[in-house]
Amino acid sequence: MAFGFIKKVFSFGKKEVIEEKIDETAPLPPLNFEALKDLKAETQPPVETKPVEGSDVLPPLPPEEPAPAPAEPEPTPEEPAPAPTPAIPAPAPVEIPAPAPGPVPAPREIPTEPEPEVQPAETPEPEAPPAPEPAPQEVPAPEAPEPAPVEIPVPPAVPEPEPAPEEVPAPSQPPEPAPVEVPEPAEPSEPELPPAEVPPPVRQPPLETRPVLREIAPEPEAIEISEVAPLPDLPSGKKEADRLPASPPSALPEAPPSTSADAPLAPLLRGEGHFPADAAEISIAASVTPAPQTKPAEGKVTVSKAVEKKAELQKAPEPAPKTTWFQRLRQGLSRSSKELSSNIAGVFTKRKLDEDTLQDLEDVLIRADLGMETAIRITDSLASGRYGKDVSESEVRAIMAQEVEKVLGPVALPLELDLSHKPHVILVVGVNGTGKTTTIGKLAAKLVSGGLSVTLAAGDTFRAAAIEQLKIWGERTGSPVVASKLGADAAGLAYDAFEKAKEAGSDVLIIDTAGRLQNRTELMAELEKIVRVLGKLDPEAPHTVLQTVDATTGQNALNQVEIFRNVAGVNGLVMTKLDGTARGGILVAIAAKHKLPVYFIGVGEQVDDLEPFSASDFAKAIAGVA
Ligand SMILES: Nc1nc2c(ncn2[C@@H]2O[C@H](COP(=O)(O)OP(=O)(O)OP(=O)(O)O)[C@@H](O)[C@H]2O)c(=O)[nH]1
Repeated sequence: MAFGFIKKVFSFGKKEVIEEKIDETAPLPPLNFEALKDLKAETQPPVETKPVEGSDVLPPLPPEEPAPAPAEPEPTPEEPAPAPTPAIPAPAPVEIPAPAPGPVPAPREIPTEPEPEVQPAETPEPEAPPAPEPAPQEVPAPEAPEPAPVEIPVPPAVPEPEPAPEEVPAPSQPPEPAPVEVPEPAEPSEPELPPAEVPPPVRQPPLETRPVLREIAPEPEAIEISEVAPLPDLPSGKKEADRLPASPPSALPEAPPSTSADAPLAPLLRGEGHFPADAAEISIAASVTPAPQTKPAEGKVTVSKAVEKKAELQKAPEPAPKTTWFQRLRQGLSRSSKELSSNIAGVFTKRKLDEDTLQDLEDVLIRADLGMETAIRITDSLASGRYGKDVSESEVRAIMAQEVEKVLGPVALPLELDLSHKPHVILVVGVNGTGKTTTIGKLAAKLVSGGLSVTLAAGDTFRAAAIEQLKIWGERTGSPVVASKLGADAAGLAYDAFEKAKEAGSDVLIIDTAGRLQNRTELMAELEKIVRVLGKLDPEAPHTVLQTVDATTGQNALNQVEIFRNVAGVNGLVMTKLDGTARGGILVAIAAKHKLPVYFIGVGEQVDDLEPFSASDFAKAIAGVA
């Protein structure tokens, strides 16, 4: 009976009914016996309408009164009967009771959600004997519909469910008997929550905040510092320092004395200055701290050789411009001049100027590669007016310088370009390794720096390295380079380059050629072909044929110029490698014999080591005259 009644009550879904019954029963007892007897015989209609509920309830209530109290606990014992229900509902009931009692609903629901998913996989759980225990929990399941709608609001706590996954271990425990589960609903929520809230993690971040401030500092430096600094509202007549220390100083002063790295934070923690300013200091301190360490390192560096070299290099460029090329020329020709001077001194030591002396001097000058013609000029000049007199070495060198300058003067000409030709074609020829490609690079740099547009043609199709070398010069000077495959026809390349330079509107086209010995007839024939091909595009092309002459070559250079002049029509010379030769006198001999313009001299391998030829400077340098 009681069960049926209870079920009805639950079916109505009102627990309050039970309580009302209890109150009504109390007063009824005194009236029952007598009234009942009368009432049974007489009429039932009396205002029993009130007990309408009691009509059904009254009779059973007296005996069932004790039941209401245990009613709540009853569900658990009674439910074992429906236990056969699947284990699945079991989790649900666990959730339901839990949310009702405590505000902790969130954690409870969470386990339920994961459980349904886990169930299929954890099917073994239902197999476990604990099933009977979950059954009692199922009893509340019928109640679930009631609380469920009420608890629905609980979901708002859903944000917390995430920690639930951590609680998953709890569901894993369910395989254990119910006793374990019973405490779980109440406790699990609590123990699980603390781990989720994990106070330690909360405290840890503050520890990390220090480094964070450092990292943040550099960013706000530029932006926030400048912007925030002006923002603070200045008190009427007080300084900024007065405003800030007020609040923070008490709580934060302890931090500053931490570490050197925290040092920059000290003022901020003290409340001195404004935050952004401190942020800037922090970043600066971070960058500066290593600096002091580098300073001592610099001190060590000064001791090292590398630094000394750097210091020299830094100072070098300044004096270089004025003395560079001439000093290098003098240094380069110093071997020539010293040898020459020594020999001259040997001739004139304590000797008067006579025929033998003049002959010895002539031999010295010839050995210096100045050539017979120049040697005779010098001796003739010396003999005139000094014959039979004592002559000093310095006098001899001075006269030599004068005569050499006279020989070189006519050939020391500047390179002239006829820009009416578009482009002005410069063909560079010479023996292998005399400095053709290097001279082209130097010249291109000079022309480009002068505002002229230059196109380069890699006509040395015999050497891949030569092509690459010219491309490098092209990159350095910003000049386009026309090149072809290795072994290609040099004349064809020159033709193509000429056309491309025309199309590009270049002011100057400089064509490199393969080095060749003057005795290689086939190669010299190819050089002739190049000149012919260029002439097809412009009868006057090539407008300039430069021959590079290695100053270290000696007398063979005279023959080289002779051959190339005849084959390629050389009309200008560049004397290279004058920065290190004892045979610089050959230039005088070449000039005296061929009378070809000497446009430039090479005094080094660098781009700026191409200097216009100066007869006076060269003559003084080779004669050793200051
Ligand atoms: N010291 C010194 N070296 C130079 C000078 N001119 C060129 N050289 C060097 O001489 C070497 C040959 O120079 P290149 O320009 O390749 O000579 P090249 O005539 O083009 O040689 P090939 O392509 O073989 O015909 C390189 O190592 C240059 O650096 C100079 O004026 N002074």
